[in-house]
Parts: sequence; structure tokens; C-alpha cells
Amino acid sequence: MTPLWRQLQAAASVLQAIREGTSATPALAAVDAPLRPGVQALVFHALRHLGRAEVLRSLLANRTPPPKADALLCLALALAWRAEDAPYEPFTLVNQAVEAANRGPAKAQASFLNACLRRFLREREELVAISERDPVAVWNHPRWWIQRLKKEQPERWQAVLAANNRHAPMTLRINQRKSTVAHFIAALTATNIGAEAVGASGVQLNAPHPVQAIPGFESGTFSVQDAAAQLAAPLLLRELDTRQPLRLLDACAAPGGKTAHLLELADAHVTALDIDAQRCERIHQNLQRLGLRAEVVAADAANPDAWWNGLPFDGILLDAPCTASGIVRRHPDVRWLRRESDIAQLAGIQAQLLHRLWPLLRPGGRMLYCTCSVFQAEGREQIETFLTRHTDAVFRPSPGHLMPQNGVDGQTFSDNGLGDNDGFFYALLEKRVV
Ligand SMILES: C[S@@+](CC[C@H](N)C(=O)[O-])C[C@H]1O[C@@H](n2cnc3c(N)ncnc32)[C@H](O)[C@@H]1O
Repeated sequence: MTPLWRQLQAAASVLQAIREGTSATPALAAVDAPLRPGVQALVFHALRHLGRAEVLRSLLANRTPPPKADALLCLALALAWRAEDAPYEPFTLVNQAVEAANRGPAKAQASFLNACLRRFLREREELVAISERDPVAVWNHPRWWIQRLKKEQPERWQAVLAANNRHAPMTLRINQRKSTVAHFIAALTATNIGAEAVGASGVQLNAPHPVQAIPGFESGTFSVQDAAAQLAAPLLLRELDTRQPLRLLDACAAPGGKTAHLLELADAHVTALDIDAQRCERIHQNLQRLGLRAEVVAADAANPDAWWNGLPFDGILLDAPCTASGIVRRHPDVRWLRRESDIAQLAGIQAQLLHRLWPLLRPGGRMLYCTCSVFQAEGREQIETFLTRHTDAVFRPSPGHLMPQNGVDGQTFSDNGLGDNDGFFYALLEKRVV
């Protein structure tokens, strides 16, 4: 069995890579395959407690150690600070973290780490009590994020941050061309997988399972998709006449989750566009597994001259690139990767995509704009600005900002509609017939 110190060394390298701006997925891909699942569990736990760890480190050390040693120190503090949910007994974690320092690139700081961590074990209660005064330690998000959310969501910011620190459930979308929610739940029950229906086509599992272990994956009976993301396709199709074959554009489509949902619900010609050619491959793979067909195009949605044939679309889905601030519970690295300046930069890209794609919609057609963000600059404010600049656009009833929430043990928001979902923003726009 791999000794814990080796796993801690690998987890500290991943944490350092994330701090330097690499996403968790590629950072974890660099870890040896046999170590990866254990290292991922340690890193995800640490990311959910990194704010606490950094505040504790600042109480223990009057200077920040060099990056490799700091990553190991903060990792150990994040894992050990609260005995109740520590993945290993805190003394073991500390011993093994010092071992990891002694045997790796943080060797020169090993005695410093040892001193900090031993003091932490001796004075844990007192240090944790002091750290409680800092919101970064309490909420485990960057200070700017907490302040912004507090201002934008004065009633909800604490519940949203608390939801972000919980684990998301595994939610599936049933391919209605192959099965129904009721049949699928019956098949799950027969294999002892507990689940319940959520939304129109969703099934939420009581516990996560590898997809291959769930009946019907290879044959395309279901896809993995959060409950809030499952609202997109029905919303876009809601007011379109689906008796005619529709011409639809999914402008930012990869890996194809919402493209597939559109095709499961309607007989449509769907152009699935994405700027990233490699990610377009994922659209092909997903559609093939589900038994669906779309025209997949690798191109920049903001430059239609390069790919549009001039035939207007009945419906456009714009699932725009965003901060991903609504899917933090599934991607605990996101909060530490983002800078506050990313919001304005991404809002600029979203505004350009909206503006460039709007002329491609036929009069009477619908555009659904969505982001998996909780920030208003990427949602409500974006659409308010768009509506003032495009007088032929009419706002149709839409969910607006959905906040991440946990229906099982957390606070739920009555206007969210679903029990357990990621944060999303949805605005449905109709082009006026003049
Ligand atoms: C939120 S993801 C889309 C998720 C997808 N709709 C789904 O449900 O599976 C945003 C996508 O936008 C793509 N993208 C970013 N800028 C783009 C652009 N200018 N044109 C087309 N695609 C773009 C990214 O490559 C990324 O795949």
C-alpha cells in the first residue's frame, strides 16, 4: 500500500499547481494513475478547507514559506484542523506531512513545518477559535468572493457559500428516446441503487456510483447532468413549435450535454458549435453513445461570417463561457483559480457573443442565454444591458439566477424550484416580429 506521506507529497504538488493557475483536472492527470483517486480525495478535501488552512498558517508562521513547503503545510492544516471530518487522525497526518517534507522538495523547510504543525496540534482549539474571526476561514472562499456575494445576495450569501462547501449529488438525465424516469428508477432499484426523480427527466442517486456500474450507460439510456443544467433544453423548446423540424444552434456546445438534451426532446437540426476542436470530439462521442446526430462545427461563435450559411435559426442556446462560480461544489478548485477581474473580462466575452449571435435568430425565434455563474454581471446585469441595446428583444418568463443549494440538509430557496442543484442563470429572449 502507498504510504500516506507519498500521497501527501503528490497532493501538495497538485495544490501548488492549482495555486499557480492550473485547473484540478490537468493537475491531477499528472499524478501516477494508481495514486490518483486517493490524491484527488485529499486535494478536494483540502480545497474545501483551504481558507481555514491559510488563516491558521498565518497564525503559526510570521512569514509565508516557499511555495512547495507552503503547499504541504496548508494541505496538512486543511486536512487536520477539524478532527471530526479529517480523513486521517490529525497526529498521523502531521507525522506523515513532516515525513513528506523530509523526503521531498520541501526538505530544507522540514524542521520549520515540523515546528508549525506540532504547535498546531498543541494549541489547536485556541488557534481555531482565533481563526473563526476571519470570514475566509469560516467560509473557505477568497475574501473578494465573500464580499461580492454578500453585496449581491444579502439574504442568501451564507447559504450559498455553505452549499458550495458541500458535496454535490450525482444526478442523471434520462434519454427519453430510450427510457422513462419511472422505468429507469425501477432498473436501478433492481440493482440496489437508491434514487429518486428530480425535475422532468432527472434522477438523483442516493450515493455516487461509477457510470459504468449504472445500468444503461453504454446503451445511452442516461447522461450525467446536474438538475439545474437540465432546465436549459426544455426552456428553449418551451415556446417553439416542435411539430416542425427546428433549426437550432447550440453556440458553446462542448462536451454536448445540452445539445444531446435538445435532440432527446425534439426532432431538430442542431448545429453544435464550439471553439475548442478537442472538446468537439467529446460532443461526437457523447452523441454517438446516446444515438443522436448533430452537425458539429469547431469555430468561434463570435465570428459567424466564418461558419454561418445565412439560414436563420428558430432557436439559439448560448451557454456562455463564465466564471463557473455556480458549480463550486463539484469543482472545489474554481474559487481559488478565479480572480475578481475575471468576472468583467468574461462578461465582456458574453456580451460580444450575445450581440454577434442575435442577428442569426429569425423574428419570432427564441434565444436562451445561460451561465453556470451566481454573479450578476454574468446574469441579470448582462441581460438588462442587452435588452437596452437590442430593442427587438423581449424578455420571456425565465428562472433568472438559481442559487446552488442542497435539498437534503441545507437551506433551500423557494424560488429555485429544484431540491438540489448547481448555481445557474437563465434568460429566455424572444425576437420581436416587426
Ligand atoms: C459552459 S461550457 C459549455 C457546456 C455545454 N453547453 C454543455 O452543456 O455540455 C462553455 C463552452 O464554450 C466554449 N467557448 C468559449 N468561447 C467560445 C466561442 N467564442 N465560440 C464557441 N465556443 C466557445 C468553450 O470551449 C466551452 O466548451
